[in-house]
Amino acid sequence: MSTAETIPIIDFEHFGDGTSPEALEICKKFYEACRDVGFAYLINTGIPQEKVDGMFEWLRSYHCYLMSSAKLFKLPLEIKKKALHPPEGWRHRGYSGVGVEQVSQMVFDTEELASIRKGKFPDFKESFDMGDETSPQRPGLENIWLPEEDLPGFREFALDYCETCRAFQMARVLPALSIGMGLNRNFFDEHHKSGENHLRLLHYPEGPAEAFESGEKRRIGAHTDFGTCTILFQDDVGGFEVESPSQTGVFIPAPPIPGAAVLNIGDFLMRWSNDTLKSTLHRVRAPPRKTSADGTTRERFSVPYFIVADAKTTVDCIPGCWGPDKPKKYQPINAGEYLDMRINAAY
Ligand SMILES: O=C(O)CCC(=O)C(=O)O
Ligand SMILES: [Fe+2]
Repeated sequence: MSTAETIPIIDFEHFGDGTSPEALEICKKFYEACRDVGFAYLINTGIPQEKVDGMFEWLRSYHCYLMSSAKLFKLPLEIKKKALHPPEGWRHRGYSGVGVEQVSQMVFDTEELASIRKGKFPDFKESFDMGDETSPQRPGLENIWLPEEDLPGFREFALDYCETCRAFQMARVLPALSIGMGLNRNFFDEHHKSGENHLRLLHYPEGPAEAFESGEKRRIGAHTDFGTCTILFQDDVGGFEVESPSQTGVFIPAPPIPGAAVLNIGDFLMRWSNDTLKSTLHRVRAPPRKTSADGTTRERFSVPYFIVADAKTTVDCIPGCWGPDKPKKYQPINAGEYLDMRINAAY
């Protein structure tokens, strides 16, 4: 099965306010993709391409014939460390250097986590994590910024980018999911009031191709996302893979499509829907070596925006998703506690 058949492309252009017959068709297709694959490419999201391109510009160095300036990940380590991520995993804000974080999938035992870290090389990536500041931040989750003079304008740009993604979430993503599931279009709104979403800026440095091929280095291990759903933009390097809907343990490429975001369902929607919607495993590998390559795997940048339910929310099976012939598969959980538990396991 080719990727094009496996991960549907959903066009939001004619979504409008979500009430027209065309909009209802979009909701239906979106829902089916989330149910059958857990992933969809989204086009015409309304997130301006200049903002997405601008976000990537902030991550790399900038060169033109008159000047060259270091952007976020190209700054010297001592500067990046001025915004260092706190030692507690759940306080997921600020800069984490290469090798600090190791993503795992539902392993919470301290000894087992330590042996995963010992046995394998941690994810070969560095990241900068931040949240929306339009509503009060959860104590302990306040943003950690670089001093303005070290990257002037970055904070303002990144916060505006978050707001743009949040507007897409509230106007289109959550209504389309609710309508597709046969719920009131505002069903999920009350659980996403405080905007505790999380923007993650990721840099996977370059390295010798053999190190990636032998498994000595890896980019990000297979995992599901913890929250409601994720909107991801990736650069043109490739390497992103999604577990096949029909074959457990088999991963298929989800290559970048210019202008498209990748949306995936996270654990909250899987639990809310009693497994009707899929929180699918995904990972990032080094892209296949090109014949002309000089033995170096290109660096890669990506920007996931995690839509998460408010920390106080109880995530429990939605009425209609369970009954005598379909018992509840999951116990109710507190959203904040679940997120903290999963993120703590990565640090
Ligand atoms: O880098 C990517 O493209 C995906 C990252 C990812 O899956 C994550 O951070 O949860
Ligand atoms: Fe992910």
